[in-house]
Amino acid sequence: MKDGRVNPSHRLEHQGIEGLGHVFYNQLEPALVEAALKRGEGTLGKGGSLLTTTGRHTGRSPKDKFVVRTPSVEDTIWWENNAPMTPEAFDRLYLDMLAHMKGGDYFVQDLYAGAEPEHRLDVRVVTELAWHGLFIRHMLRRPERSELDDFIPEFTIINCPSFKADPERHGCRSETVIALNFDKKLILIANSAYAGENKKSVFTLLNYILPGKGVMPMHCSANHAIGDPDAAAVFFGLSGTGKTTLSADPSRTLIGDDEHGWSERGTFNFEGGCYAKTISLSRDAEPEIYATTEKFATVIENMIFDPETLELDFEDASLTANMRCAYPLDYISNASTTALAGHPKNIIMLTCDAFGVLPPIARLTPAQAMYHFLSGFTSKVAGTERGVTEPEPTFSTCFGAPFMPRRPEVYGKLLQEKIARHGATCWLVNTGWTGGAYGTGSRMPIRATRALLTAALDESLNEVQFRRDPNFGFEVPVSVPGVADVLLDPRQTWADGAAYDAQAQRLVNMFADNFAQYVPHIDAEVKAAAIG
Ligand SMILES: Nc1ncnc2c1ncn2[C@@H]1O[C@H](COP(=O)(O)OP(=O)(O)O)[C@@H](O)[C@H]1O
Ligand SMILES: C=C(OP(=O)(O)O)C(=O)O
Ligand SMILES: [Mn+2]
Repeated sequence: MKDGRVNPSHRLEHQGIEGLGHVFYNQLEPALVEAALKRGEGTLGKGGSLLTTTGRHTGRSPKDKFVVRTPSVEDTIWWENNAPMTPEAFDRLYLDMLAHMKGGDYFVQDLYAGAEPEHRLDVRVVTELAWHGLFIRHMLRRPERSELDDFIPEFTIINCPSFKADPERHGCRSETVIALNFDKKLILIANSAYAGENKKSVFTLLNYILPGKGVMPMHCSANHAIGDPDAAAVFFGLSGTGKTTLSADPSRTLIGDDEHGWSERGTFNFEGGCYAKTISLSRDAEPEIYATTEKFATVIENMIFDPETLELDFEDASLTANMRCAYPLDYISNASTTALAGHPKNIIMLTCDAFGVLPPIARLTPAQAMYHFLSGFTSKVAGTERGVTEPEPTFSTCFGAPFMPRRPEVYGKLLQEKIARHGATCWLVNTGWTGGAYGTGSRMPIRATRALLTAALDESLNEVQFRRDPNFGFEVPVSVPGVADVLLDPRQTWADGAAYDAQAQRLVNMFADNFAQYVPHIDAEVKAAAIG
């Protein structure tokens, strides 16, 4: 059937969304690629990939994200971090958007978020762009075709990039808006074609819902030892810290690259696909991710290519440094088929330190891990958020403040309990600068980071000698096979030791200033782990 597959009584009309042109339900990848091409949304690339561009928005717009302030969420939302929208403004936005959408063709994908059936969220994503339908089909988890007949969406996302919001009328900040309404179970996205808004909206929903079920939602990638799902590792980190790159380790089984839950049973991916940055992606260093750029239906976003040969230019950042490719997990040969694993044995907190102060790896006590989780330090790298053009030091709690609807302590306590109960070992890994700060030093070599992670995960790192870092109090290995000793002690990588000490002191002060806000909410042990 040309409409695709849907239970007739679950069509959009039954949700009050009427008057659209043709609605294509749950189309498969070939039909979505064909539709995108026919509608002029993109170009067919090598291997049948889909080459698309997003126009002005090439990254997320965190300042344009709003939560509708209704009584049911009044006491649970962390309002200092989530901009409120009135229910009336949301209703106007919704009606105006529906009026705008009248007569237009739309694409609907009914998908699961969450590989663990008990904690799964059923979401319907309605998109103006066929390629957004393809994107979210890659990113989330696909019901069996027969399951679609019983699919009842719990939340619905409507993404209409051609609609421009009116700040006066809609209570928002600009023409771009991402509005979450937990009462109406609706998310509206307007005036941005950056595909990442779709997936990070679903993440925000789960970050709200899951803590209430005792499940810890995590902005992290995850993998496990080949053949041993009980030897799982998770890699927390803000954008650009290396979640996607480091989890796609050929010597381990990939569970997922960005969003996971930690339940009573273990680790599970929320998603079913990956969204990798492609800037300077190297065929040699990252063959698995590179290969996906030449596979059927991979969505390639904002990359420059040769119009004749379709050869991608991985170095041309003229559209954005945040160029991406989106593909289903099974395009990576060593990916898990279930996207499930046991309780994490190792928890890695990734940070990209542009000051060049933090060591490439440090072992954390559980209290130090909580301190770093609440701090969420990194340097934002150009691209993923609008207006960030060079590394900018930032503290983003839970390694994902833009996606956290609840207060940081909620996530902190859940994580703390789970770490204690399951005895996970925690590490801080700096994938940022070494040999000096940004501008003087250079980015940590990926092979060094990988060697250190391998040693941490195969537990050989626990055999080496550690020193205590005088500034941060955590333990740092002195010597690790396969990694130059000098790299392990950042002070030694700097030309001027006194300059390092001064920079380290500045960073310690930044940590201390930022952490003051959490002190009233933490226990004595975490207080004792605070620095500065
Ligand atoms: N030592 C390193 N570890 C991880 N990534 C690195 C390192 N050095 C450079 N990079 C680059 O940094 C980027 C990390 O981005 P990515 O893995 O997409 O992060 P995330 O998924 O956390 O947003 C990639 O472009 C990667 O090639
Ligand atoms: C898709 C995103 O995630 P990440 O950069 O962490 O891969 C994003 O932040 O828009
Ligand atoms: Mn990523």
